[in-house]
Amino acid sequence: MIPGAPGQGQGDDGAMAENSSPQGESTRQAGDAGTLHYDVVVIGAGPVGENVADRAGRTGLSTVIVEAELVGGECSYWACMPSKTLLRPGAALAAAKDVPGLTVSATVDPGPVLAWRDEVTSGWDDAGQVEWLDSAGIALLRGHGRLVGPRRVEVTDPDGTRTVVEARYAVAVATGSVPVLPEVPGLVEAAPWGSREATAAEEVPSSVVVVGGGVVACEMATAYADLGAHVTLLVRHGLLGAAEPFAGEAVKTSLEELGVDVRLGASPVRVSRDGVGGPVTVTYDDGSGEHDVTAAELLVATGRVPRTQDVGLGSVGLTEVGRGLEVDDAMRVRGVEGGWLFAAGDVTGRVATTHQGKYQARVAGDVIAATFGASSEDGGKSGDGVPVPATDENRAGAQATEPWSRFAASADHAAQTQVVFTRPQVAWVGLSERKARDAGLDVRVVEYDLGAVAGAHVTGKSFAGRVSAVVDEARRVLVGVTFVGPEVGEMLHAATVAVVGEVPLERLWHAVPAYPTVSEVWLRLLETYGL
Ligand SMILES: Cc1cc2nc3c(=O)[nH]c(=O)nc-3n(C[C@H](O)[C@H](O)[C@H](O)COP(=O)(O)OP(=O)(O)OC[C@H]3O[C@@H](n4cnc5c(N)ncnc54)[C@H](O)[C@@H]3O)c2cc1C
Ligand SMILES: NC(=O)c1ccc[n+]([C@@H]2O[C@H](COP(=O)([O-])OP(=O)(O)OC[C@H]3O[C@@H](n4cnc5c(N)ncnc54)[C@H](O)[C@@H]3O)[C@@H](O)[C@H]2O)c1
Repeated sequence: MIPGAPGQGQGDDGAMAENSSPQGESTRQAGDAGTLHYDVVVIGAGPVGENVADRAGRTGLSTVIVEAELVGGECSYWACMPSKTLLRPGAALAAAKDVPGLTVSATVDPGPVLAWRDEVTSGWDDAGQVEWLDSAGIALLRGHGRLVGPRRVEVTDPDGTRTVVEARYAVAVATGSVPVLPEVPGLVEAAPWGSREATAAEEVPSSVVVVGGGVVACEMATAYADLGAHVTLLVRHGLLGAAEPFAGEAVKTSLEELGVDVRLGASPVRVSRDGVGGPVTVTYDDGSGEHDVTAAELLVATGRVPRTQDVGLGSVGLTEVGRGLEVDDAMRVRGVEGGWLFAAGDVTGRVATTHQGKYQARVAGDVIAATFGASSEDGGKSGDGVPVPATDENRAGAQATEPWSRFAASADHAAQTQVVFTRPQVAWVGLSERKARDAGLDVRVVEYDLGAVAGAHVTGKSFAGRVSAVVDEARRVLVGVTFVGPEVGEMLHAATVAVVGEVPLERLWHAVPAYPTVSEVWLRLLETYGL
């Protein structure tokens, strides 16, 4: 099974399969002029689209998903899964080297690492995820999906054949995002790597110049340094601009210790490549003048934008702009009459992580299931596996979209989480100090040295890190927590529970961390606060 998919099952291209309505009738008929009918149509079978379709179908609605490339999306094949596979060996080796008594002479061997990456991405074959779609009763149409009017989606398959799919109730757009290439003379001609090429590379180049200081740049600089490439990182501003400043500083220091040449304040001004496949030279300006850096490969990691182009937004009265599809907290697209159009994941511009997108997908799917599904009294599904039967109560709930109900993506505002798999890892939930102050909150920030707790001393000789907690003084609850340190991604969820639960500090005091775990830092934070 490819991790990232909700499950797996029997394969099917879905094109001629029939789905059953709650009443047991066929709801999918190949009509004249290639028109198909489903209750729900989802455009994009990334992790987000898969989850929308899964949840939406749970009250018995017939559901079809449209995918232009691979079922599983960016995350499974060119993003989360391959990148974390490339990063894991270096992290494991560093942890082993930090423990006294082990004779660790190992190095990261690129061949087996790339082979493991190929295994984790199933060799860029989506059969496992297609099987899961089939087992979940979700039909698949391969091709490019585009809205051609209210509740109508035209699918152009790889042969150019067009099929119109009419959605009886709802359409959800989950088309993800695309990388941005800055306008730098010579860049396009130099055929740089994007994140796809970096995560799917068949061999490790001797040297790589990475442009960007965000998550992709920091993770890939770490991975390629681990794999033996000489890496130069050209960063306009600081590293990891979305995180607390101390996080980017820690990652910069550790990258330099890994041998990465980090050049801050560096903006690329032109690029040239010496013939096809030859070395590439980036000329950058760092304020003191122009400088050149030459490497075997160039990776551009300068951000992503929601994929709203060529989705037919104009046909339903929306403007095709580079921004995300604006949604309410029930994930209904704003500005569309009738509440039938939904969007979730990267395409909304609200989030750019898989887990947060899947959360939105669960909300969208539950709203669709509760709003349009047949109630159990009317023959819809209920009982096991149907968390949101289409009862009157759930229909009303889906309409009201009360904050923190299952029909509202409230955590998008208060408790987004992110883990950056650099060394040290950076993990955060909720608001940074700056965002909290910008939101007008009266906050106090409490910090603690992660390396000073007993758990750190018994984990490794040079275990180091830092935690900062942003306390809303008016309510005495946490509104944001940031961790920097080894494997802190695994410590994040406790903070997420505290932020989402708005647990008062006085009650948090009674959550006793076990000794000697690194989580004992929670006790130290509260003591530092004054409890
Ligand atoms: C290098 C890298 C590493 C990352 N690592 C992590 C990580 O560790 N953890 C994390 O949480 N996030 C990570 N992310 C972010 C994560 O990949 C995205 O947030 C996630 O993939 C978004 O899911 P999605 O379903 O919205 O979009 P996508 O995964 O992009 O899926 C969209 C799908 O829609 C299809 N599609 C698009 N347009 C159409 C159309 N018109 N018709 C039919 N199909 C269409 C696409 O082919 C694609 O399969 C990473 C991103 C990158 C680039
Ligand atoms: N572990 C994870 O969760 C993970 C991993 C990778 C990516 N992602 C997601 O993917 C998204 C995209 O990542 P990303 O790193 O490409 O984007 P990003 O927005 O995180 O970083 C973009 C970087 O490029 C720089 N930049 C922008 N324009 C530039 C220009 N013209 N010249 C030089 N530098 C420029 C910015 O200053 C910034 O440092 C992120 O939002 C992230 O959430 C998540």
